Amino acid sequence: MEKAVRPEYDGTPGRSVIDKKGAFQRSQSAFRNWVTADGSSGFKAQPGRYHLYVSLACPWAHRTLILRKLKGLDDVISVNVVDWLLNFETGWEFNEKRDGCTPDTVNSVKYLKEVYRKVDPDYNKSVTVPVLWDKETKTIVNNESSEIIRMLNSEFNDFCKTEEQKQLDFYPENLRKSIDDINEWIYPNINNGVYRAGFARTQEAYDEAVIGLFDALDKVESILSKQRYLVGSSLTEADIRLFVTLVRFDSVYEQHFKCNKKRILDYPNIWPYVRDIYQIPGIAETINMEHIKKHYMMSHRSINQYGIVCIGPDLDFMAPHGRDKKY
Ligand SMILES: N[C@@H](CCC(=O)N[C@@H](CS)C(=O)NCC(=O)O)C(=O)O
Repeated sequence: MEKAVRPEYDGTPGRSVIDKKGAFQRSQSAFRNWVTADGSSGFKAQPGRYHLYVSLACPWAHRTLILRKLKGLDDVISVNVVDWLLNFETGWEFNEKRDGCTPDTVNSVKYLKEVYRKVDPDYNKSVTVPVLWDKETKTIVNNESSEIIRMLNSEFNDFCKTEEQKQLDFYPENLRKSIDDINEWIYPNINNGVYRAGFARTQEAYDEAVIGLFDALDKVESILSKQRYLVGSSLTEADIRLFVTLVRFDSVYEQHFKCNKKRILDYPNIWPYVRDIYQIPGIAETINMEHIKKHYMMSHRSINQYGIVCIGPDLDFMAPHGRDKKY
């Protein structure tokens, strides 16, 4: 099997790389257009028009799958799933022969980079998931998950399966400031913090990432000891953004990315909180632990040379969480 190694910094802007200090730097997303309900952006929300390219392993793509599911947009926005194995030379690939993966049913290509190059033949920045594709104008609308989830939250309300799903708002006006404040430290320290720890190539870069990560988890633990969710009594975008990292933590990040100061299982409030969200109808269907474990452990050969996938841990996400009665 070809060795997949993340590229060193070579001066190319817009690519995720290891910088000169041995620290992981995630790229900026390149496509930043918006789908709007009224079409004023040039991309009108319509059923059947938009398509998501995702990896079931990827936490950023996972956010979009959760929003699509909770808002009842399964029949409105189609999805293709790439192979869990990522070769950093060739990038994400479609391989329907693997369980849970699909071909590219929209553009019929073999590699995701070909989708990017349909839009920009000279594209040489990071080829990432998720990608929101417009079948009508045949272009990438957006490849930044934090923006795609906002569109799914508010712009497709005319097409949600049920009235209840239409009413669901994970970024309500009155909580926006609190949600933004939370996202601002959770993203660098936790969501991206696990990657910065795992891809560090110097002790210094690792130490900095892992200390920031566990300080932030302690802060989360303290918040969740007082209230059911991150900004109060209702589930918001901030919880969804954190959940996708927490659900992968003990199975992957704890050992594979050397984030082993504590497990999520060891936090008296965070662990029940993860189970609380896991048990929301629809969420479990968005999680594929086989894709998650195999992707990280078999793709990152620079940190797991032989691609051996760990057997454990056995986690009971369905154990009662009790947080509905406590708060
Ligand atoms: N900012 C992007 C980040 C997405 C991202 O980095 N996705 C990873 C998968 S977890 C990816 O596609 N990486 C491909 C690569 O680095 O070659 C977002 O949140 O949408």
